[in-house]
Amino acid sequence: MTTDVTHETQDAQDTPELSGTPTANPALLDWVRRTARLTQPDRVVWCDGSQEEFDRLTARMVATGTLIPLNPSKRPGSFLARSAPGDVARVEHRTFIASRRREDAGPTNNWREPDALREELDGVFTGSMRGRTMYVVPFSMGPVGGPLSLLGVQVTDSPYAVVSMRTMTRMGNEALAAITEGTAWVPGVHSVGMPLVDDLGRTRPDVAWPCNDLKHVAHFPETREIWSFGSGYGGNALLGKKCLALRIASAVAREEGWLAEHMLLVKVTSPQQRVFHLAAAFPSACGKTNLAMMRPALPGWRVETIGDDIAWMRPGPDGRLRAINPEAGFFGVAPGTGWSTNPTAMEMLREDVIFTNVALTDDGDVWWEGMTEEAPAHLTDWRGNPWTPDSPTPAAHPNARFTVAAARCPSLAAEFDDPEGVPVDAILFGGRRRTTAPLVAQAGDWSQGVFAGASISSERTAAAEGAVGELRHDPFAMLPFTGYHVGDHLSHWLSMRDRVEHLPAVFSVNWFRRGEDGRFLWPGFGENARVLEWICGRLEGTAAARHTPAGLVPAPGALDVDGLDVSPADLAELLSVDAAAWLAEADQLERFFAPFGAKLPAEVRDHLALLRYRLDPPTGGDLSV
Ligand SMILES: Nc1nc2c(ncn2[C@@H]2O[C@H](COP(=O)(O)OP(=O)(O)OP(=O)(O)O)[C@@H](O)[C@H]2O)c(=O)[nH]1
Ligand SMILES: O=C([O-])CC(=O)C(=O)O
Ligand SMILES: [Mn+2]
Repeated sequence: MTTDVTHETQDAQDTPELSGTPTANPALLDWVRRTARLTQPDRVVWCDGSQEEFDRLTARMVATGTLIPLNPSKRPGSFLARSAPGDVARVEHRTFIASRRREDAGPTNNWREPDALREELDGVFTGSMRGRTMYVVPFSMGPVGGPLSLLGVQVTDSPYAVVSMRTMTRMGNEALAAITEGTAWVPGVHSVGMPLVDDLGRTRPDVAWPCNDLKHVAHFPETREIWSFGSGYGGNALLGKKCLALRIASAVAREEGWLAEHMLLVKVTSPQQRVFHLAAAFPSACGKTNLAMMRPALPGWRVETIGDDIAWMRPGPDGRLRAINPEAGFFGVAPGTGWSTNPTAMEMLREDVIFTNVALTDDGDVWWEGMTEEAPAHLTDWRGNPWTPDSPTPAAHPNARFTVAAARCPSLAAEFDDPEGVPVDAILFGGRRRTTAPLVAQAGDWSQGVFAGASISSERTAAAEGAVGELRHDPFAMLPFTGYHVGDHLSHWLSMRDRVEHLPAVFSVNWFRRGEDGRFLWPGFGENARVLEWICGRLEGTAAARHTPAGLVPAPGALDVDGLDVSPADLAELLSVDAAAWLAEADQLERFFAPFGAKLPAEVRDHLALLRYRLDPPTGGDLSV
């Protein structure tokens, strides 16, 4: 706070953000002025979302080394960004939920007392934008003005965040025009936390990827505010995404009776032209983008993309749960995306893409593990070092990402822009499990479905800091994203029963089961259409099922495996529910639920008891309960 006085005086005399501002909203102007006073940027620029603005910013970032333009004859309109090596993923241990009462954040969030956190943030943000430009980025999550949409404004000193927000949200003048006096909007302050001028007025040169070792990703759900410091990485820096559309929106949704979830959204059309809308929650880097863009291996089936990461679902006037994708682009995992796994994404990535932390080919194109079967003989890796197939480290960072507009997606559904959303017929829950979880199982009813969502566990991926491969519980794939108590989240899911007349059916899926030799038992990707076919058959009442303690699985012969290279033994394993493994699962779940205390819904506890009963019935017990 040392230089506050000087800067306040300067600000009062010369308030650049007030001259020629494109809004007259006093609350917005006041917030921008206060933020500029705190962070002390050299200048304030209001973003309009235009192509000219995008071109200007990308040209500047090319000049400063933040972006490397790719060869226009290979990848037109596209760029490569290389982050600092320590700024490659979400930072869950530095992600905070500040609520007045600790129990409102719950045992799975890092709780902070709001006043104390505010004071801490005031300290770190003081002067944090010195020598930089503060961009004001108005945006809408969901179609501007739509009944399911929310407005936000991010200020940021990162031009990378600005151009990414333009791709990922409806950003610019139209959103700003909607933020009139009295309209609700979520403010978000973002700084990479590397001022170019220090307290003594000494300047230092900029770097290609400015960031700070100390990071804060802070949320105030009660006052609906976001403060993010120290990182330029997407999940931490594009505040419309995880911060607003999941952590803040989940808290808003709980208050208002809807759901903000970590889910893909697709329209599935059967060969008989029957249309189904599915939402699916899988943890980070567990297959949402791939399923959302799937090219079905079964003839006659069609999957069209509505969303790949976030779904907002509200009870509609028609008694259905209606969902939108609040985003306008895709921030997807690059490694593993190839012509054989996700050809739709490969087409989508032909032009106008910002790649982050992938490898660069010698002819100015990009490459990552899984793009082609064979790696090029020579590359520049994500850190900027020479790389050959003999190198001990991967060429692309495992959490390397692409940022691309939804409009580029060849499988985009016409309903993508529908402000009213689509009616959800089925919800899928899944995780990355080498054992235990069957390929697919249907929950008996909504209540058992909520238990299935609450029970998701998955092997950790590179999308967040931490040990990759370790199994962790991730209820509703929302562990890092629910802005309130995880137990209240379960109760809220149960309460949808009272708000939605025609609830979606609920299924659990697992594409990642492995044999003892370590290979995947299920081919996945386009072949997952076979599972979708069974799911749609269940919705229509035509597909046969068999009871297991973990739910209804395809009856023998009910899953179409025609022409598939899966042995009968592997198939049996994929659809098996092993009592010993599931009893161990039940024990783990009980331990995971213990800290929820009184917030664990009794119904969820009952389902756990019922699961054990079914797995290990007292003599004469009825397995088909
Ligand atoms: N074996 C197998 N791997 C899959 C399948 N679907 C996706 N994957 C792999 O899962 C990884 C990431 O999947 P994505 O679809 O990008 O993950 P996401 O859920 O959209 O992740 P976030 O963007 O982090 O929320 C990639 O390495 C894929 O190759 C599948 O059906 N089978
Ligand atoms: O936000 C990110 O960094 C990417 C993402 O979708 C996730 O981690 O689930
Ligand atoms: Mn995600």
